[in-house]
Amino acid sequence: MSLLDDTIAAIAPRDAGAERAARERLDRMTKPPGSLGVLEDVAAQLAGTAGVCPAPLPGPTAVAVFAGDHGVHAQGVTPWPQEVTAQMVANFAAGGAVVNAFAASLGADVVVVDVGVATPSAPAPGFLDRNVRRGTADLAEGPAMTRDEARRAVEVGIEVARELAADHGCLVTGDMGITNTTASAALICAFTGATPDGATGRGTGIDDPTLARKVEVVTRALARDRSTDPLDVLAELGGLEHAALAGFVLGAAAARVPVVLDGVIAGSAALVAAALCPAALEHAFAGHVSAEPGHALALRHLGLRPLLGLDLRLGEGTGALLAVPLVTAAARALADVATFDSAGVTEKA
Ligand SMILES: O=C(O)c1ccc[n+]([C@@H]2O[C@H](COP(=O)([O-])O)[C@@H](O)[C@H]2O)c1
Ligand SMILES: Cc1cc2nc[nH]c2cc1C
Repeated sequence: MSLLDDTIAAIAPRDAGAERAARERLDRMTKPPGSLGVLEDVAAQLAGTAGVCPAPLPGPTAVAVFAGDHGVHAQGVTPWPQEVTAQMVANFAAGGAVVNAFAASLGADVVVVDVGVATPSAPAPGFLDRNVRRGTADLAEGPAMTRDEARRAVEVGIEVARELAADHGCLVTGDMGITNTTASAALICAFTGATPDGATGRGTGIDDPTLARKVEVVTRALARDRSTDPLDVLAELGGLEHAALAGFVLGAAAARVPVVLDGVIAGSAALVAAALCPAALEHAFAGHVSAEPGHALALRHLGLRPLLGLDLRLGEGTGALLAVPLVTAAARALADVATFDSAGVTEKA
């Protein structure tokens, strides 16, 4: 069996007993039942993933930023030059990006993974060279990559999740790839049935003629015949970082470590993971909903409720990192808060 097959076979649903115990404890805690709203679902989910109530606090935290380039850049769907991907990889490794600032504010580790960048990066602490291919082919003209490349990139994500899960209790998705919102929109349309018009947005910020071109590119890619096998869809329309992110979600679920998803790139990759193994998404949180319209469509399809909505559209893992304190607070409340019995507080009549 391959690493991908082994990983899928190792993924189990959340533990219903631990989750029930968490719901019962949440109702006995010194607060009106249900008053922590969505955080009660977060606490119960953490217990279900850990298989024990209360769940251990979900830390330390690591964000993995998967980077890749895209042949569809040739279609003029983003104003940014492709070399910005490699330049930002160097910036992440040097600690100079927003993801580094947000990670520092949490004490989280940052790992940068070249899974598909067009130009190689110099070795640096926290940088992993796991390049599968130096950028995808143009998805407007034909398959973005081969099925074998897609599988290898998925397995990079699984391996990184496994390595990080050995000494981290909370994993966070990050991405970097100029043009990757085009591939994200195409994946979202393929997996959810959304229209290119509804799923395609302005990415880093594009004008109306560029947006019209982007919608046309996504429409053209979707018009090709393709198999419905999730790996084939990924190979046809996705990016190498999408593939690695799908693997990262699977790897975290197999290790029973909660994973917090970032924006539209992670959301579209999570659709691939869910198609390969629906139970994997039981261990995931949607950190936020981004301004890119396809993201909300992907989350709705996955049945994930975003913890934050701040109109972010940066990527890198930034929105997901901002949600980590909410996940930690939910876990700490479940573990620490007294019950009506233990605190001698009278329950409602
Ligand atoms: O996370 C998001 O939802 C998100 C939304 C818009 C843009 N981005 C980031 O912007 C880059 C892709 O934008 P674009 O316009 O070149 O497709 C890529 O590096 C992403 O991390 C990220
Ligand atoms: C500068 C820059 C930083 C980014 N971080 C994630 N995507 C990005 C896109 C650009 C263009």
